Amino acid sequence: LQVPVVRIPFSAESNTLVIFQPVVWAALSRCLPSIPWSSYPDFVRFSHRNWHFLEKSRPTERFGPVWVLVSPAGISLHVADPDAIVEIYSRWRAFVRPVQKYVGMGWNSAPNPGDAARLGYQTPSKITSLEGDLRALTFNVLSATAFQEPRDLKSGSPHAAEHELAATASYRDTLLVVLESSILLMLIPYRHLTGALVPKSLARVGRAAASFKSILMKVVTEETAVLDRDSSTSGGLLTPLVRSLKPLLAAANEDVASRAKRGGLSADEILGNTFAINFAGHDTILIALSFALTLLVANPDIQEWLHEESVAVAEDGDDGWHYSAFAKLNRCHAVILETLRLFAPITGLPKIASERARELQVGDRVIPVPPGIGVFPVLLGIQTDARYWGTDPYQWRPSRWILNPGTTTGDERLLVPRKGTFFPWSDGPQNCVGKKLSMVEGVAVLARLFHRHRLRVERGVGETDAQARERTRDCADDVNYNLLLRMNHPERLRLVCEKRE
Ligand code: HEM
Repeated sequence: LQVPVVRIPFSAESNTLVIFQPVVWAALSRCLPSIPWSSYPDFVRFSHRNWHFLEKSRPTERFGPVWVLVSPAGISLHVADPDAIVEIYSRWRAFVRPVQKYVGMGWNSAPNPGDAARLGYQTPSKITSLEGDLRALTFNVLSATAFQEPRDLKSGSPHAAEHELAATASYRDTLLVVLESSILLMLIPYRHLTGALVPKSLARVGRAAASFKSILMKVVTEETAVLDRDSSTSGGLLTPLVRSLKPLLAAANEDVASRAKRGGLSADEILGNTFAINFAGHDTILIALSFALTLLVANPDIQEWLHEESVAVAEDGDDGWHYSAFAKLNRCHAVILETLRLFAPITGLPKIASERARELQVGDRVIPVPPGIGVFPVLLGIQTDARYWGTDPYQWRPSRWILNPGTTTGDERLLVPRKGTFFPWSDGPQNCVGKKLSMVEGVAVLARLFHRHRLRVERGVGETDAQARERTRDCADDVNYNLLLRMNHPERLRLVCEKRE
């Protein structure tokens, strides 16, 4: 290929490495605490599961915009050139996903900013677990917007109020168990989680999945009836899935092969999709918000900056938040975007070259691409490249996203980065279907939270405010990649949410 080559003795995906690596690295950093990351040899550094975060744009500086990583798992072309990355994402039939993923879905609904933030901190309080609170918040948003409650569980139904409340609570409990156990349910079909010999905790998951399926079938029947009357109904995230199921219901006796050919979905496949949506859409936004709030705690001046904007945008108090506010909250956008630039929850977006790939243009070179090799747009590498992000690309500085920074927030505009230099939701036709939802949710939470509140970290014994903030910043930087980029010890921070006077 005539490009720089880095060889590593293990594949980063190897199960042994996944299990032993954290232990080995913890032991290494205890025994050799003063050895800087950059002095380890390449074969050690690039074997680390989290090398994307630890290396940032350094591999591009050392090897150029295209280089190869060779491991026992295969050869992977790493690309850090914006135009080449745009080409990889747009030629999605040539550069395909390495695993058979979930079916693509339409997406056209987004929550009202108020809906999301109403679920946030109501009163000044100590936050025992930021992640726990954010999990509750993101679950509520997802269940309220994506998995809408069945019609007869909503208020206004002819059922008695008490029965209605109980039914709604059980629907939400069921959904919570199903969503929380989505990985388990992807591995073990729920049918195998019943029976006398199954441990209680697993049987609970099996029961919840079975009950969720029957609720789902009810929704499907109702949605199908509504779609029959009015096909323009937008509904929640399930509606596109139901649309896909509709022809299937019409041809109930059709065999599996011809159904697959036509592209319809079975109820089990829809159930599978709901797990995929949770996996793709729940933890990602939770992680993004968790990093954003932690970084805001470390930077109280940026909390003030957000507060200024939120006061300017809020028209008439707490109840005056409408979807139209979303476009005006540039600083809130900036905080989410800047967080995703440095702490993208998904740092690895690998593709495999198909027969159609053959070659890739990188700058003025044409690189031959043999079928079967991995092709890896280096997300964090390019999102921290000084050529596109200025002289302080490793620094979390939301104001870099604001054009015309002024005294009045109304004059500010949001930066649109050059194509191929910012893609935390991936790019091209196969990008994330939840991009808009996650932006609306993130912006809504920030605007509502900092409108009336401040967040701070509790000081440790003998610690100054500045030291406590530095500890907070270090906590955000202490991360690892376990399916997604996560903080290692978020529980070490005790946060306090205070109401402004
Ligand atoms: C900050 C938040 C989020 C980030 C950074 C993110 C990022 C991503 C990325 C990188 C992909 C992979 C695309 C590919 O394979 O090329 C993806 C796919 C996906 N995301 Fe998100 N996502 C976020 C939030 C959400 C939300 C809120 C939802 C839904 C409620 C969602 C649903 C999905 C789904 C269903 C897919 C698979 C799309 C397909 O297969 O066509 N994501 N996301």
